[in-house]
Amino acid sequence: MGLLEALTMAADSTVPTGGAASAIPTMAAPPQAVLLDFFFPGFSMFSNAVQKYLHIDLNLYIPLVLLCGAFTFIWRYFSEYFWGLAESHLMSVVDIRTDDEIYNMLMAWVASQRFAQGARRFVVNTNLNSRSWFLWRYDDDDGDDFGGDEDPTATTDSKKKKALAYTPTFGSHWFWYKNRLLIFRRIQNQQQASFLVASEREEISISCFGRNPWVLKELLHEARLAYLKRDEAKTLIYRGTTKSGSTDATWQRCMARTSRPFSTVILNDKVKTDLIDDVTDYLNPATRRWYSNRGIPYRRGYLLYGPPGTGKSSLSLALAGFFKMRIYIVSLSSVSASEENLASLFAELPRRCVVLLEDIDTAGLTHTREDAKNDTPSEDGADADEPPKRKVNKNGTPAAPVQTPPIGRLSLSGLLNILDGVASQEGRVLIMTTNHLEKLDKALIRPGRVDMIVKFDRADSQMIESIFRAIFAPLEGDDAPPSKVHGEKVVRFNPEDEQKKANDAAEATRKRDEIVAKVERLSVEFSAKIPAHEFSPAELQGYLLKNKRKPEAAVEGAEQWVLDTRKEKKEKELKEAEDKREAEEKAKKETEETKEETKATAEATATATAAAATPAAVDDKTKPAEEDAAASKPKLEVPTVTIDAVKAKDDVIVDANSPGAKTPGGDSGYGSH
Ligand SMILES: Nc1ncnc2c1ncn2[C@@H]1O[C@H](COP(=O)(O)OP(=O)(O)OP(=O)(O)O)[C@@H](O)[C@H]1O
Repeated sequence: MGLLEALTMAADSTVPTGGAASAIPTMAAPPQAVLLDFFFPGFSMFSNAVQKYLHIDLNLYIPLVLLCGAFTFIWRYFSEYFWGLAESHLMSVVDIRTDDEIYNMLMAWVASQRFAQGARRFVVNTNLNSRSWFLWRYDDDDGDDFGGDEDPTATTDSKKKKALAYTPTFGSHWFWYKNRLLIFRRIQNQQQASFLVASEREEISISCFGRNPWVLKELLHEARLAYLKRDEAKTLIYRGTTKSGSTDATWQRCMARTSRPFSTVILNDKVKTDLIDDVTDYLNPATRRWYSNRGIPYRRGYLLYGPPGTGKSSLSLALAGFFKMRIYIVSLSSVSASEENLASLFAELPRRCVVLLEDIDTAGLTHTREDAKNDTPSEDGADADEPPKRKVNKNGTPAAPVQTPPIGRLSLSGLLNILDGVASQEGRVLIMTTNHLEKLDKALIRPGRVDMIVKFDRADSQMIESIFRAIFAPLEGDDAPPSKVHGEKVVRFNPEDEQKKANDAAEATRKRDEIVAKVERLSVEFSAKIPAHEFSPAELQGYLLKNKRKPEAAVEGAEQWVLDTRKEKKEKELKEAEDKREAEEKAKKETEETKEETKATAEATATATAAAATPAAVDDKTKPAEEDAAASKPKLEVPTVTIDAVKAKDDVIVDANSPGAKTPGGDSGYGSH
C-alpha cells in the first residue's frame, strides 16, 4: 500500500463525513496536536497514519522534539552572543574594504594558500580583483598569476591568462598562519545597493585570537609585498578619469605594462644620461632633506616638447619603469580636465610617482576664462588672472589662433595653483608634454615648475638608422624555444645531446652575427633613402612594422613610401583646410541667422509694447482710420496676436484683484491662455 493511500485512509478514519459527528475527533484531539496542526497543517493526519501502520505514537516524541528545538535555539543564541563577546574582547579583527587595492592584494594571497585551494566549496575566478571599476585591471599585458591551476586544454600562450583562482566561498574558514589560528570570513552583504555586483557586496575580514593584531598586520604586509613583487618588472599606468554617472575624478588603474627599457627610446645619449642623472639625484633621500632644510618645495618638473609621435610619452613611461614608479597620466585636452577634477586628482597622488600632464598647450591654458566669456582671445594667449607683466607677448610672434574653451574648463591660473598648491604632493616627478612650446605661458615653464626642457624632433639620419636597427636586429628572446608542454617527459643528461646543443648554440651565434651585420648595412641604405627631419619616429616605425620580417623589402619600398606619405599628408592637409573653411562658413551663417532672429523678436516686442500703450495715450478722436480697419481684420498676424495676449494678460491681473470679475477661459478661471 502506498503512503498516499495510507494517508487518505487515515484521514478518512479521523474525519467522518457526518455533520455534528465531525466535531468529535477534533474535540478529542490533545491540545498539543491542535497546536501542531496549526503550525504544521496535516500533522495529526500524518501522526495517525504513522500510529496506525507503524505503531509509533508520535505524540510521545513531541516534547523531545520541542526540547531539541529549544536547545538548538538557545545554543545558537548564546553561541552568537558569546562569540560576539569573545570577538570584541579577546580577538583582533581586520576588515578589508572591497573598493581599496588591499582587497586585490589579500585575495591574491588567499588564493595561493592551501586552505583556499583545499576548500570544498569555493569561488572560482579568472580575475581576482575587485569589481569596483577603478581597481579593475582589464588590460594587463600578462594575466595574473595567482598560483591557481592552469587549464590543461589551453594553449601555451594563453595558459597564464586562463589561470583559475580558487578562493573560499561565503562563510568562515579557519587556517594556520605563523603558528596562529586565524579565521578568514567572507560575508555577502544583502543590504547594500542591489545594483552592485556580487564581489562589491561582499565583506571580508580576518581575525585572530588575542588582543594584539601583529599577526594580521604581518599577513597583510606579506600579501602586499607578494602583490607588488608580481608588478616589479612592470610599469603601472593610472589614468585620470571621471566615474561614469558622476562628476568625481579619480585615478583608474588601466594597465601594467612590462617596463620599457630606456635604450629602446631613441634620443640623444647625452640628453638621456642627463635626464636619468637629474631624476636619480632628485629621488635621493638626501636631496629631500636638502630641500626641506632650505625651505624649498621638493618638486621637480620636466617639459618634453616636439611634434607628435617623436617619443615624449615613450620616454615618460621608460622613466617611470626605470625608477620603478607608478605613472599617473592626465590629458589636459580631455573633457574631464576641469580645475576641480584636476585638484582632486592631484590630492590623491601618492608620495613617490611620475605625473604625466599631456597636451599642456590645450585651449584652456593659452586662453583665459575671461576671454572665453567675452570670446576675445588675449593678445598673447596669457591668462587674465595673471599679473599684467605676464600678458606681454613672450616671443614677439603673434599667438596662434586658439580655440575657445568651454566655461569652467581649466585655466592657466587654475593649473598653476594646482601645481604649486597645497594639494600637490611633494616628491613627485612632474612631466609635461606639448606639441607647441611657443604657445605656453612663461609662468608655466618657469624654473621651479619646469627644471629641464627636452626637445624632441623628427628623425635625423642617425635616428632613422637606430629605428631600423631597433626593429630588425635580433634580440634576446625573439625566437625563444617553445616552453615545455604540459606532461612532457624530463630529458636525462646525455653527452651527445650536450655536444649537439653546443654546436647549435655556436651556429645560432654565427647566424645572429651575420644578421646583425646585414641589418647594419641595410639601416645605412634605408637612412639614405629617407629625408632627414621630415618624418617622426612613429611614422617610420609604422612603416617598418608593416615589413617587420622583411628588412630588404622595407629598404626597397622606402622611396615609394616617402612619396606616398607625402601625397597622403598633402591630401589630408587640403581636406582639413576644406573642412575648417566649411565649418567656419557654417558657423558664420548660423551667427547671422541668430542675429536676424534676435532682431525680429526685438522688433515684434517693441511693436507689441507700443500697441499696448496706445489706447491710454491716444485720444479717441485722434485714432487713425487705419487702426479701425486693422481691428476689423481677422487676428491672425503675429504682432496682433501678441497685442491681444498682452491685453488679455493685463485683464487677468486686474480681474484677479476685483472679486466677482470673470477671467478669460470661462467661468472657472482655470485653464491655458
Ligand atoms: N624617439 C623614439 N624612440 C623610440 N620609439 C619612438 C620614438 N618616438 C616615437 N616612437 C614610437 O612611436 C610611437 C608613438 O610615440 P609616443 O607616443 O611616445 O609619441 P609622442 O611624442 O608622445 O606623441 P604625441 O605628442 O602624439 O603624444 C610609440 O610606439 C613609440 O615606440
